[in-house]
Amino acid sequence: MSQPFGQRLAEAVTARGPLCVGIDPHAPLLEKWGLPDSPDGLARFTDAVVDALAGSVAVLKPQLAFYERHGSRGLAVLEDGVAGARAAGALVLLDAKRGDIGSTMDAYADYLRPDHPLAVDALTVSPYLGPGSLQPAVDTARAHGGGLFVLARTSNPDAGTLQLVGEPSVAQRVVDTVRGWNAGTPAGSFGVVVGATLSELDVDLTGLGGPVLAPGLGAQGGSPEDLRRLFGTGTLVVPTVSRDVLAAGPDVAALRAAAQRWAAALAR
Ligand SMILES: O=C(O)c1cc(=O)[nH]c(=O)n1[C@@H]1O[C@H](COP(=O)(O)O)[C@@H](O)[C@H]1O
Repeated sequence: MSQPFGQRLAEAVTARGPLCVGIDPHAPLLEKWGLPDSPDGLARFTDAVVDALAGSVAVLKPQLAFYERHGSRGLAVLEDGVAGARAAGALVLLDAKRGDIGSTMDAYADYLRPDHPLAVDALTVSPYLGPGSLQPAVDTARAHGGGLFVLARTSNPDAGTLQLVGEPSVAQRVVDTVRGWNAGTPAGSFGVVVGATLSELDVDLTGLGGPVLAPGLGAQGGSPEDLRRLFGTGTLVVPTVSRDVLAAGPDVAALRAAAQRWAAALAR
């Protein structure tokens, strides 16, 4: 088994900084890069991003939907991209946002097994079916040194209509569940997703014991100042940016420079 994901993430953040870059090959972005909206365009896009960033950023986060929409050839592109990114030293967080009853969740969690054709380091998951539904993924992650990021307080404007219901809120119950999974581990492998777009932090992350993935930067309006305001220090925050870095392509040097600008702004 590889080292626990929490430990590998902590080491990667120490060596490379906390920035995660999302690989989101939207059709308009492919067009802007002068690429066709096809598996070939997808492959050239993915190769350029991996080439530019896998040797320097801590985490790359491909969004599965953009590959699935090209069918089996799209998934083949993703397999190559993920293998290339991991070989270059980046951790790969597959943004799949999966969640289902336990027996099906077990199959989704197979992405964390080293012998999966699309083996990754960590997975985003949805808790909508209840905390117990995610237990097979927790078990697989523990067995194979993988990580999970559970949607808790997402970056989209109306997320609170579901996530803030109840006392404690649904989001807080998600955070409390994940805290329980991390209990007793030195660098927890289980994280939550909390958007950088929140006007205030309305969940208590105290003692979470694992990382926070913070999307919503750049294109969705969140800034490094928002991250500092929301999270302060003491929480391992992994800020993730997609469009605001990817728009700099297709030039590899320009992509690197865009990621470096974000890394520098986050370090201030
Ligand atoms: O889990 C995620 O990554 C995620 C959670 C969330 O609350 N909000 C959110 O935008 N995301 C993802 O983060 C990426 C955001 O992309 P940009 O807005 O272009 O930086 C997309 O792939 C979203 O699917």
